[in-house]
Parts: sequence; structure tokens; C-alpha cells
Amino acid sequence: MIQAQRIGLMGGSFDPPHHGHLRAALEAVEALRLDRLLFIPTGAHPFKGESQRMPPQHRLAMTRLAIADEPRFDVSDIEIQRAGTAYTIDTLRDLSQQFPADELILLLGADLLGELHLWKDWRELLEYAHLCVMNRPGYDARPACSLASGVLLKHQAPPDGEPIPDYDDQYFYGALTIRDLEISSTDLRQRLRQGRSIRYFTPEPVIAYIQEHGLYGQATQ
Ligand SMILES: Nc1ncnc2c1ncn2[C@@H]1O[C@H](COP(=O)(O)OP(=O)(O)OP(=O)(O)O)[C@@H](O)[C@H]1O
Ligand SMILES: O=C(O)c1ccc[n+]([C@@H]2O[C@H](COP(=O)([O-])O)[C@@H](O)[C@H]2O)c1
Repeated sequence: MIQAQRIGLMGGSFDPPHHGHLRAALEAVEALRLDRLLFIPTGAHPFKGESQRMPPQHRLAMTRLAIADEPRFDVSDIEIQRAGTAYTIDTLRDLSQQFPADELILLLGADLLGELHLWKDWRELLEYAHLCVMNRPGYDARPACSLASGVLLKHQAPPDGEPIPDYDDQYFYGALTIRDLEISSTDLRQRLRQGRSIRYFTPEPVIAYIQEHGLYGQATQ
């Protein structure tokens, strides 16, 4: 009999991917005992205009290069292939059909929590996946707790007065504390535009790709 797998999902623009993404993903794999982790570069983003971002084929290629050394990591182009706006709820529906016997865990950095209530059908995300929120420097994870308690109530709230638990199979919502790494794609893009190095913030093959294709204002090599 095939054993059910625990599959982590990490959606993002990955514009470009960096070691903040990779460390967060690896810590989630270890802490949550994930068998695999899928990086899912966004297609047409619900909130971000496409003119503000690198075209999806470049973000997909850079993400593939970034994760190449870790056998438990994989990249899904499911959102890039989909026509129309790429909503996470649609991705979860599709993946839960693709992996019916497996357990899906959606990983979110704390920066996403402030806007989670604006996502399409956000309360229904939990019909398809566990949610796991990871801390991120500069973002307050506390709003997560009030939001999460709303989510928990729909399923199985902790008894009155008890704090939101850390990751626990009993609950659908979990918080995972990871090592703080103050790295963002915004900062990397800014450095590139200023002609500064992004070495050691992201794997070398990603830097080579950026230079080869002249992305983010780099001269083509
Ligand atoms: N340094 C980091 N530590 C923890 N989580 C991170 C870190 N960087 C990104 N993430 C998480 O990875 C996912 C994808 O992030 P995204 O691709 O938007 O990167 P970003 O650095 O936030 O980009 P940008 O600066 O363009 O907004 C999100 O859940 C985000 O919270
Ligand atoms: O489903 C939505 O309505 C929705 C709205 C905004 C963002 N998301 C998802 O949030 C993830 C992180 O997005 P971002 O903005 O950090 O690139 C990515 O997987 C997006 O598809 C999803």
C-alpha cells in the first residue's frame, strides 16, 4: 500500500527566490515532517499588477534553479499554467484532487496574514489544507492569532482561555517558529537596480540566470 505523504506548499512571486524562502521551507520540512515541499510561483497575482513583476517563465526558471540541490523540494507550475487570476483556493482544490490521499500543508509567512482576509474564499482554504504560519522579521505574528482563532472556531477551537497551540495534528492552524532571516525579494531587486551584489542572499545559479538574461536592470552577459 502506498503511504500517504505530507506535502508542504509554498506559494510566492519568487521575484527572485532567495535564501529566506529556502531556509523557511527547509525548516518547515524538518519541523512538520514533510515528505515533499512544492514551491508554487504565482501566475496572474490577485493583487500585484503583472507589469510590476518579472514574467512568469523567468520566475519559474529561477525557482527551479534555487531548489535544485534539495531532493525534497519541487516546483509546481500549476498557477502559471492556469488561465486567469491565480487564486490560492483554486490551487488547493486542484492539488487536493491531484493528491487525494495526501495531506497538504499551506505555508504562509507572517507578512501575508494582514491580507489573508482579502483572499478569495479564504475561510475555505482549510477545507483542503492545514495552514502553517511562519514568523518573518519585521512582521507581527500576533494578528495571526486573532485571525487564526476565527479559523479555528470553524473547526476545532482550543478550550476558552487556552492559547493557540503550536503545530498540532489536532488543529488545522499552526504557527511555526523559524530562524529569522531578514531577506526579501524587494531588497534584492533594489540592490540589483543599484548595481550592488546579491551574492550570498540567493544561490549562485539564480544570480547567473539573472545576469545571463539581463533581469532587474542587469546588463546581459
Ligand atoms: N525571509 C523570509 N523568512 C520567512 N518567510 C519568507 C521570507 N521571505 C519570503 N517568505 C515567505 O515566502 C513566501 C513567498 O514570498 P515572496 O515570493 O512574496 O517573497 P518576498 O521576499 O516577500 O517578496 P517581495 O519582497 O517581492 O514581497 C511568502 O509566504 C513569504 O511570507
Ligand atoms: O487567493 C488569493 O486571493 C491570494 C491573494 C494574494 C496572494 N495570494 C497568494 O499568496 C502567496 C504569496 O504572494 P506574494 O504576494 O507574497 O507573492 C502566493 O501564493 C499568492 O498566490 C493569494
